Amino acid sequence: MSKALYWFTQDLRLNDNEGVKWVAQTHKEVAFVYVIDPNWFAQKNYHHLRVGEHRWRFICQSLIDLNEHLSNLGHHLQLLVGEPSEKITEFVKTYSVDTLVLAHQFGVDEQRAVTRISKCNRALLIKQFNQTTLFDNSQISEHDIPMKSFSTFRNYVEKRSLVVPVECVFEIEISLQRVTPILQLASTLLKDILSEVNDAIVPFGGAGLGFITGGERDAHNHLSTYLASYAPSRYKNTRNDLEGFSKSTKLSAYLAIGNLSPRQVWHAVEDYERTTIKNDSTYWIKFELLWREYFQWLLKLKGKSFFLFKGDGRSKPMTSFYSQRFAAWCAGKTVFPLVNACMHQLNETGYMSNRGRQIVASCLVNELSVDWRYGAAYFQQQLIDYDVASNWGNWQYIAGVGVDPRGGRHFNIPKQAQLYDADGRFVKKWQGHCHNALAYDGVDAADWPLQK
Ligand SMILES: Cc1cc2nc3c(=O)[nH]c(=O)nc-3n(C[C@H](O)[C@H](O)[C@H](O)COP(=O)(O)OP(=O)(O)OC[C@H]3O[C@@H](n4cnc5c(N)ncnc54)[C@H](O)[C@@H]3O)c2cc1C
Repeated sequence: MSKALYWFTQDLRLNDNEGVKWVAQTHKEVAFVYVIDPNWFAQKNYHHLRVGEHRWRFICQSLIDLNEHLSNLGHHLQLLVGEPSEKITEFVKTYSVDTLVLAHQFGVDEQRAVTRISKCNRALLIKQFNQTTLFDNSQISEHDIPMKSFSTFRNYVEKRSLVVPVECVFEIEISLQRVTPILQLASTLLKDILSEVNDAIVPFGGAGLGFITGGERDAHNHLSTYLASYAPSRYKNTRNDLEGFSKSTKLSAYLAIGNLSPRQVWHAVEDYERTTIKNDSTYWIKFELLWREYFQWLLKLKGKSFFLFKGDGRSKPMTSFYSQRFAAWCAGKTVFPLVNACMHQLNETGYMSNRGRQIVASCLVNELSVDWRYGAAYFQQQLIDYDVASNWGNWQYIAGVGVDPRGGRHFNIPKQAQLYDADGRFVKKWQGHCHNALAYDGVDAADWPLQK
């Protein structure tokens, strides 16, 4: 085989990247590309963007870092802008590429794009590698793991001692020297294209607070700093706190974009257990990685129903779309100070703690009776760590439309405030007390706006 195209998607890294290793071992020439789809920035997802400002900043940082890494090895990252299947097909035809390599992605749109590419390029070999999950396709299908609930999944994995494959190790430098770039481009081109994209199609100017920086290097720095501390040994007691950088791992954004693989994190935690301390907290970090894993495979299994109003349920939830309630929730102007504070934190930083996410999601569905999909879409736009499986899976779980037979989750907001913000410091910091909070309904029974 001669010419390969490596399409980076949710695996913006070179280490623990089986696809890159395989290309380097099997091909003579390679091009590395990333596709920016202008549709990300159109308000087509329940009136929201698919990629918002926090995540876009994080993606750009990751692309620049990856390009620098590749440039040091005699290659570069090329940006294509347009509908992904069209852009990849065009590239394949223009440069007579025989093999397309990418990470296996479980999102419905992502799978459709690969199917379209395959239909348009019958002779093209498409190789996909499991590098966004802990387990391989073969492990999951061979064991036929039960997915009825997270507990059945976790029990199966733990009882059968399913082994998380070791990191894929290879000498990146030596491997990439064996292959030549299909195209020679200036390494500065990537930054030029990013700034053109920013001018032409990105609808926001600001970049939000730099809560963390994207890129493989920063991801490894963050992981090793975290694991050099005692924070992991206290994780179980602190992970639900609403605020505090070391209270939880803060690895989600790196995992979502693939600056780190879940396998790297899993094995790093096991190293910590061997060398520093092994306790309930270190187990619990792996437990949470299994939650992530569960949602990934559940999305693969469920496909489109992951996004349906009634999900897996028999009947539709008793919620609807109330524009004013939803707008108040998004802007953090509800009558619930704790919810407002969490939403202000999300809007400003792109991050919210897991407990915060559960509380605001429960509020939208249970207190405000709003269709959960609008909340999921707003999170998709705002979260720096948006991940299709974790986001839509958690929302389904809280709305009670997922596979879990126990129904939804309703959080008692005053009780949560008492438990997690007894001194009111979090609400004060994020200005949760809202003097112009919108009442539940801005319309009367006949749908006419209420006069103030
Ligand atoms: C409504 C809702 C939406 C969410 N949307 C996302 C999302 O888009 N992307 C995302 O990565 N997480 C999402 N989560 C899960 C969770 O809130 C975040 O992963 C977590 O808060 C990230 O912070 P951390 O890295 O410090 O997590 P930690 O507590 O340190 O957990 C370690 C890792 O485990 C994984 N993880 C932890 N909790 C969960 C969970 N409940 N479900 C799936 N994976 C988990 C994450 O990869 C995380 O980085 C959502 C949760 C809720 C309730």
